Amino acid sequence: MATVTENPVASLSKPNIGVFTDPAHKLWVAESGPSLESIKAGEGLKEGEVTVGIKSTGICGSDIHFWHAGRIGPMVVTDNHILGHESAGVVVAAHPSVTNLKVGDRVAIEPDLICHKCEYCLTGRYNGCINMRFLSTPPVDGLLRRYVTHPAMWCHKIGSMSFENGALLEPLSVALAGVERAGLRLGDPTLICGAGPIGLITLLCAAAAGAEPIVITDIDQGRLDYAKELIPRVRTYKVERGVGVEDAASHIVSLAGDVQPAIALECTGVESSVNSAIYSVKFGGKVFVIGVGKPEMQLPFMRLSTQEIDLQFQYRYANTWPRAIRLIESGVVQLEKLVTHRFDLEDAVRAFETAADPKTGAIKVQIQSEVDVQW
Ligand SMILES: NC(=O)c1ccc[n+]([C@@H]2O[C@H](COP(=O)([O-])OP(=O)(O)OC[C@H]3O[C@@H](n4cnc5c(N)ncnc54)[C@H](O)[C@@H]3O)[C@@H](O)[C@H]2O)c1
Ligand SMILES: OC[C@H](O)C(O)[C@@H](O)CO
Ligand SMILES: [Zn+2]
Ligand SMILES: [Zn+2]
Repeated sequence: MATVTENPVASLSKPNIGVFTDPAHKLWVAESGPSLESIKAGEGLKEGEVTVGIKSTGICGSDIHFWHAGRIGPMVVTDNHILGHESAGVVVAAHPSVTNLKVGDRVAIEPDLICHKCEYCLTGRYNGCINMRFLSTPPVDGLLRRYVTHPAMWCHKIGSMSFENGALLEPLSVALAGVERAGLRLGDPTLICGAGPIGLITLLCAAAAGAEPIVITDIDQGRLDYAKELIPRVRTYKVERGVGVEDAASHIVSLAGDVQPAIALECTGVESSVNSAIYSVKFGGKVFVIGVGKPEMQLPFMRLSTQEIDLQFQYRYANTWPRAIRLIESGVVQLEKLVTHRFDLEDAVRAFETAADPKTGAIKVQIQSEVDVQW
């Protein structure tokens, strides 16, 4: 039971630590900023900012990528770099100018810092901000720390929702942005390519939105079994090496009861998977790509042309948190089962090794930190 203190920050005792990687692909846990001393001294908070004690953070495939490959396309790890952008926690300090949050509020963090001035910020499509600083994308440090300072306007109140679910609002936002811009409607035959966390969350959203039939693909039978556990009515297709993209498309259509998908939500970014989706969808259908992949790919141009197939893309999200919170709070979308492994912040290296090793069967690995604020 929390006790009421006049100065909640005074109750904090644990040092700030974070999870770092570097250009040599090392991964380690060490002291990081802002320091406990500066938080306790009330230093470092700018107008509109709060300090959040992070309770749960999910590991995203991009975190593994920055660690193992040191880059995602043009985003390159050039220095010691803190990972993590799927977090929820509790407000431990607030600048006096902050009116929407107070110490003790449970929040999920939207991990983007935008300029509020460019065309995309001003028209609500702020994921296109030309001055975007996305947390965990180098050179901007991420959220895998015990304490983080962040603008209060990008900390969304989560009420009594678990911190684990709060941290899942970020990948849910990716899926929601995709399903919304893809224009998925009740009864749309739908293909989902890839049953990783993004594909599985997209599956949950598509099912909640009334897609039927739904086929999901993967190369990993374990992940397909997981999809079936989540949504028993989903039909699963295991992609086998050596099977051509047009044959894979025929199998997918036949699994759907000889109905061609109206929409394919592509969640792998793998060229052959994108192409199978293009060969699966019906005349006038849409292939909506959420996965990210190689800088250049070969696509069946004339299939796209003669079938009037729309090819569309999603990059992150905008304005999704309030909607995502409603979906979790109401139980319309239930994500708890996705968290297969949990580790303490101090043990983050093992968490990353688990997330990176397919043999562990991990879907979403989360890292939890202790924050001893009392209010
Ligand atoms: N657009 C965005 O804003 C955004 C945001 C987050 C993630 N992503 C991207 O979305 C993709 C999915 O993310 P994730 O976290 O689920 O990754 P993940 O790697 O865990 O999942 C990808 C899944 O695709 C499967 N797969 C690989 N090759 C396949 C093939 N040929 N056919 C079918 N399935 C295949 C894998 O077995 C795996 O289960 C990644 O490319 C990720 O970088 C994009
Ligand atoms: O969830 C958000 C994604 O992981 C990021 O866009 C990342 O892929 C690149 O910065
Ligand atoms: Zn991510
Ligand atoms: Zn902007």
